[in-house]
Amino acid sequence: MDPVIQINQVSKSFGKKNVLSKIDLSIHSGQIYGLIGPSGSGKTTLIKIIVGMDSTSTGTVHVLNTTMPNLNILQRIGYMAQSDALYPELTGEENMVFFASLFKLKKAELKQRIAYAARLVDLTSHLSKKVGAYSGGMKRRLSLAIALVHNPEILILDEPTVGIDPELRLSIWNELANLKKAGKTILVTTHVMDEAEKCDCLAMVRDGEILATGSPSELMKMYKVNQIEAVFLKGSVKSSMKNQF
Ligand SMILES: Nc1ncnc2c1ncn2[C@@H]1O[C@H](COP(=O)(O)OP(=O)(O)OP(=O)(O)O)[C@@H](O)[C@H]1O
Repeated sequence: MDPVIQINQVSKSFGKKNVLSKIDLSIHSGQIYGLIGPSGSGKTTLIKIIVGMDSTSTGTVHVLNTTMPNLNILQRIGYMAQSDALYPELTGEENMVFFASLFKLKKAELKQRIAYAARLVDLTSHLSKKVGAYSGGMKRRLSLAIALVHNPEILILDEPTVGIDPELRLSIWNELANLKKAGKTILVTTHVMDEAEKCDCLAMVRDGEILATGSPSELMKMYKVNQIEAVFLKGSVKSSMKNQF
């Protein structure tokens, strides 16, 4: 089966600054795929290119066999950005209705999807409050609910659990596992190592390059360590680890 997300030789520069260099990545249906790497390594830039919010300098991105950027494919992607883009003057529910209205949902389905997504992130009892009065964690949770509301086939989540307490984080990851079982493909960036361990496959990003890819256990074997945090730290050491593998 063709990969759901296929990235070929993608490079990106901002002015003279080279942020991504010749990235190749294949993400298959039903995978939870994690991007890990130090701050500033290029994870968000790569994600923005995948969803079509940014262009490549060179190289191509295909999502569901379609060259990106492509507006029609956005119907099939749930994207949660690193910073919340919400309307503070609207309530949580109004925000969800607004974003859901960008997609073709029937009224009954919309109601049911909003209820499901709000329940998932534990915001049901806060839906009638204005978002301006939400805490940072509540805003993250609402952004996640919005990414899910139109029942997309692909979820692309940029640090989805920042500012969310451990209990809710666990329940969100349990739900991501359920979504995966239901056949969804999930791409996630994280700095949280126990989340990285829950991914089927990880790509270690460093200085705009992919140092290594593999399952968490493959990466631990590759780096000869027994914790994924040690993989992350080894990958963060500024040396050309890439040459060693
Ligand atoms: N629009 C832009 N103009 C210029 N430089 C940019 C722009 N967007 C990102 N960068 C630079 O690209 C590099 C990669 O940034 P990016 O946000 O992709 O990293 P990241 O791995 O997602 O970091 P973090 O984990 O902190 O979110 C950084 O040096 C950043 O300053």
